[in-house]
Amino acid sequence: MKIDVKIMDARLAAQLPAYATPGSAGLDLRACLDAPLTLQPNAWQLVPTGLAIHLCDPGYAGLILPRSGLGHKHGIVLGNLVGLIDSDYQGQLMVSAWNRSSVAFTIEPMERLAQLVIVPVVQAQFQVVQDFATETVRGEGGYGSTGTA
Ligand SMILES: O=c1ccn([C@H]2C[C@H](O)[C@@H](COP(=O)(O)OP(=O)(O)OP(=O)(O)O)O2)c(=O)[nH]1
Ligand SMILES: [Mg+2]
Repeated sequence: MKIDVKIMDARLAAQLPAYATPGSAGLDLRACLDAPLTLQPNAWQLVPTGLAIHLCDPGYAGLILPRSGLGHKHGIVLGNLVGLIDSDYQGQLMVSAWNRSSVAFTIEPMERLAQLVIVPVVQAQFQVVQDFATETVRGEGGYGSTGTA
């Protein structure tokens, strides 16, 4: 699949967006900062990535996810938990970097901060009904209704 991308930070010209390995699902997004950014415990800040994409087709969306290493080892995750990129969004991809740890963390300029995954999406058409056409085994049961073992 081909996606139009705008490079909004000259430093990315040497590091064009590319998947790290042939099997990578996520494309690493870099922190396009002018200077190191220290996030105090529980602080968060919007970080530009230097990239804008236009997915164009409503059958796709982008998800911005944390990088596992940063999240697990340093508590650097996302202020919005997951970023959703609409197919009609044409602005710069932004990462809400949140330090959920109890230790300050410094993000270095151009460090890989988060990752972008392109996923298929179904835009459903909703039809209002009084009752669903078929009754399922689960029915209205949820939230542990199948037991704990
Ligand atoms: O981590 C993120 C999340 C969103 N966006 C951009 C792309 C997305 O298409 C747009 C709007 O995001 P969303 O719909 O999640 O936010 P909202 O608060 O509902 O804003 P809006 O009223 O603009 O839809 O912001 C990012 O750059 N990074
Ligand atoms: Mg929205």
